[in-house]
Amino acid sequence: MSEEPYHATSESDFEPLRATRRNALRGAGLAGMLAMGGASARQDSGVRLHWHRRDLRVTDNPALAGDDRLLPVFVHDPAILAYGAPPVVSFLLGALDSLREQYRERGGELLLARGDPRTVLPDLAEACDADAVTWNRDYSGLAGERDRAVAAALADAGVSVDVERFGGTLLHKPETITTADGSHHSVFSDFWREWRDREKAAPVAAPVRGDVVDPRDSLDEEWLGEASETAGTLPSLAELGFDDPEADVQPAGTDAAHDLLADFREDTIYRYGDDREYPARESTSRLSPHLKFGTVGVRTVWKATEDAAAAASDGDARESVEAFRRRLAWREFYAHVLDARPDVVTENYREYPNEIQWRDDPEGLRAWKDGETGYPLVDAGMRQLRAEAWVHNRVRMVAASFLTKDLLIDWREGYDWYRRKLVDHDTAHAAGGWQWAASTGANAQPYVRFFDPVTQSEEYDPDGEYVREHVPELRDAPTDAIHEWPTLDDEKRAAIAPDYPAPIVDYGEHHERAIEAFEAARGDD
Ligand SMILES: Cc1cc2nc3c(=O)[nH]c(=O)nc-3n(C[C@H](O)[C@H](O)[C@H](O)COP(=O)(O)OP(=O)(O)OC[C@H]3O[C@@H](n4cnc5c(N)ncnc54)[C@H](O)[C@@H]3O)c2cc1C
Repeated sequence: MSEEPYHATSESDFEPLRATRRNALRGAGLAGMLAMGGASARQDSGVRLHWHRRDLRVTDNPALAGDDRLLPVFVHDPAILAYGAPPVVSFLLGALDSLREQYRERGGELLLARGDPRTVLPDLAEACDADAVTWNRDYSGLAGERDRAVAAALADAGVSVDVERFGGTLLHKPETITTADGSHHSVFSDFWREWRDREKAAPVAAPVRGDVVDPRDSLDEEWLGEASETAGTLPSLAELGFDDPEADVQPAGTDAAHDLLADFREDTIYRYGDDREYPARESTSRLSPHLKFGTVGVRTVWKATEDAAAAASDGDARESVEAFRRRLAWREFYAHVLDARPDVVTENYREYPNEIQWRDDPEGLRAWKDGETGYPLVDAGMRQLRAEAWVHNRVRMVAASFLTKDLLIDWREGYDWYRRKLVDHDTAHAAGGWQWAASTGANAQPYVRFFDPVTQSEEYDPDGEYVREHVPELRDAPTDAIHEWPTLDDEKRAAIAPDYPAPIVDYGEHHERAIEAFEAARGDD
C-alpha cells in the first residue's frame, strides 16, 4: 500500500546538487533540452520565475502580483507523480492546458518541464537570469520537504535569486490560527469560531499582457533550442505513465471552475443548508478538484459567498451560505492539522494505549471496492467513485465507516483506494476524512462513531433515488426493499433483485465486534 511518505528530513540532509544536475536533466523534456545547451542568458532583467504547483490559475493568485515580469513554469516531478493516479493526473493535464491558454492570451507561455525541481529550477533561474523564484505553499510533509530542498538547491547552485513562498492555497495560514499555546487546533468548533471571524483577503487581479514574458524572448534562442517549439507542449497521460481513467472525470480548468462557482453562487448555495446531506439532491458545489489544483482560488470562492450573503433573501438563505463557509473551514482545518502533523497520512492522529486490531480481509476489501457488499448505500457510493471519480461527502463517510467499523479493515486501505480513484484526492482532507471516520483522527468526540448503513440510507436517500442511479440491479426494487436489503430473507432478495449480492456481513454482529476492538484499543475493562 503506497502513500505520500513523510521523511523528517531537514535542509542539511540534501546533498549538494550542482555537481550532479546536468546529468540528471538529460532526456527529461524541456529540462533535458535545457541541460544540453549552454547557459547564456539574455540581457532581460527583472524576471521572476513562478513555479506553479497547486495554483493553476492566473486570477486570485497572490504570488503572481508584483512589478517583476513573470516567467511561469510547471514541472512534472516524478517524485510527486509516483503518488498520482489516472483521475487526478488527467484533471491536472486539463488544468495545465487551461493555464497555458491563459498565459498565451497575455502574450506569454507556460514552460512545461519534466524532471527533478531541484535541478530544473536552478537551471531555469540561471538561464533566464531570474531575480526571484516564487511559489505558493503547500502543506504536506512531502511538499514541505521539496520546498526546502529546492530552496537549498537554488542556494547551492549559486543562483542569486530571492525565494519567496506565498500562502495562496488557504485563506488563513497555519501559524495565524492557533490555540493559546501556539499549537494547531485539534477541535474543529474552536477552529471554526476563530477562522470565521477573521478578516479575509480579497482576490488579487490577474497579470496583464506585458507582465508576462514569453520564454522565447527571455531565453536565448540558441540556448533554448528545440524547447522554443515545445515549451508549451503537454505530455499525454501515457507519456507520464498512466492509463486512461476508468471514470468520466469532470472538466478541468479555470472556465469550468468559474462556471460551477457561478451556478452555485446564483442558486444552489441557498439550498445547501437543507439539502447538502442528501446525495440525490446534487446540492454541493463540486469544486473539490478545482480547489485541490487551484483552478479556482479560495479567495474567489469566499468572495462568492459574500456576494451570495449580500443577495440572500432571508435569514435561512444566509444560514445556508454560512453552512457552505463552514465546509471551507473544514478544508483549512485539515490543512492546518497536516501542516502540524505530516505523519497523519500514515499514522493515527489519536493515540490509543493499545494497537487497534484491524482485520486482514481481502475478500471484504474487494467487495467494498467493487460496490458488492450488499449494503446498497455503500455500494452506490463505491460505484459512483468508479464512474465519476467523485463521491458525495455523506456517502464517503458511510462507506469509510463501513470499511473501518463493519469490516474492521485499516483506514489506510480505504485511503489508498480513494487516492487511486478520486479526482479530488487531497492529502489533508483524505487523511482528515478517513481518520475521522475511523475514530483515529482529530475529533472532539470521545466515543467511537458508527454509521448504520441502513438508517443512513433511510434518512439521507429516503426515496432510494441515489441508490437506483448507481446500482442498476436495484433500479426496479421497491424503496423499502432498498433500505432493508441487508435484513430481507434470501427468498425475497432473489425475487426482487436476483443479481444484487446478499450482505457480506451481519451489521449487528460486526458492530459488536468493532466495539470490542476499540474497547480493547482504549484499554477498557
Ligand atoms: C473518507 C473521506 C475522504 C475524503 N477525501 C477527500 C479528498 O481526498 N479530497 C477532498 O477535497 N475532500 C475529501 N473529503 C471531504 C469531502 O467529502 C469533499 O471535499 C466533498 O465531498 C467535495 O465535494 P464538493 O466540492 O461538492 O463539496 P462542497 O460541499 O461543495 O464543499 C466545498 C468545499 O469545501 C471543502 N470540503 C467540504 N467538505 C469537506 C470536508 N469534510 N473536509 C475537508 N474539506 C471539505 C472541499 O474543498 C469542497 O470542495 C473526504 C471526506 C471523507 C469522509
